[in-house]
Amino acid sequence: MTDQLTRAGANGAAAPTSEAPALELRNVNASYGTTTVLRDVSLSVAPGSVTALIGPNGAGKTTSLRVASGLMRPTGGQVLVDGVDVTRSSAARRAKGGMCHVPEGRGVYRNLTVRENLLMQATSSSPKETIEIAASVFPRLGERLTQKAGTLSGGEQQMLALSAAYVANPKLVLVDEPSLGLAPIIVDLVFDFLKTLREKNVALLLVDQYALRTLAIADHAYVLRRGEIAYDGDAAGLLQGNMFEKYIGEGAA
Ligand SMILES: Nc1ncnc2c1ncn2[C@@H]1O[C@H](COP(=O)(O)OP(=O)(O)OP(=O)(O)O)[C@@H](O)[C@H]1O
Repeated sequence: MTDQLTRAGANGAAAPTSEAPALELRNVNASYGTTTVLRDVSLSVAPGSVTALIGPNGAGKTTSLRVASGLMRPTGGQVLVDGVDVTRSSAARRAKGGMCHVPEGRGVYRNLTVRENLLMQATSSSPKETIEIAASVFPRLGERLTQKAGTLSGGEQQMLALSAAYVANPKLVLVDEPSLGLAPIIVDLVFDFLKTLREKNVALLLVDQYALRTLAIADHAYVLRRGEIAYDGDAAGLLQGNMFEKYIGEGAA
């Protein structure tokens, strides 16, 4: 990650090592008011790997991503990026350090054009390069550069939100329900994009309702139930025997 996070290490936290996970939640607790929704959650994402976070509605998946990206402070435990404790770092600082959180619900600036949205997301100083990169992964965006993001279809807005995970050149990407509410053909595009990220060796923590498709591209998986980790193991392990039915349920396929 950038020198900002490295400096956090120099401020007393453990020094980063090349062996360290790209992301680690260590014994995290989180609450909304007096309601505790995460209990002693520990998970990690290895560098360049895809980790699935699966669980029923209300299990705490979105909350886990919000804690990871700094949008929410845990009431206990730690968040580490590349082995550096960032629990007290702001979301903006974590983003500058190479973390990209694509939240549920299409995080785009509706009154800005597609081009303006892309340039806001980008780290490249070359607008031409940014636009070319985005258009290469989502050609449809390249055809709509001057259109206001708020007037894009739901699928196009999701493509625009996801393109941040590419043009910002992050090392670590957290994606929350990217296929929610999309037509099947657009869901295919979304998963193709996630596979592209995987090929780029980005560390990816993925929450998605399509458990089977999510597990198919994941190396490691966690199942959250009522705010606690119920499964921690190989993604492939959840597809063996009756493991899927046991941990996820047939209806979630
Ligand atoms: N802002 C909030 N205030 C109070 N409770 C909240 C808030 N956001 C979430 N919760 C509660 O926290 C619990 C975990 O929610 P979270 O959104 O993290 O679950 P999830 O696994 O992502 O669910 P889903 O699959 O339905 O999106 C739920 O019981 C939810 O009602």
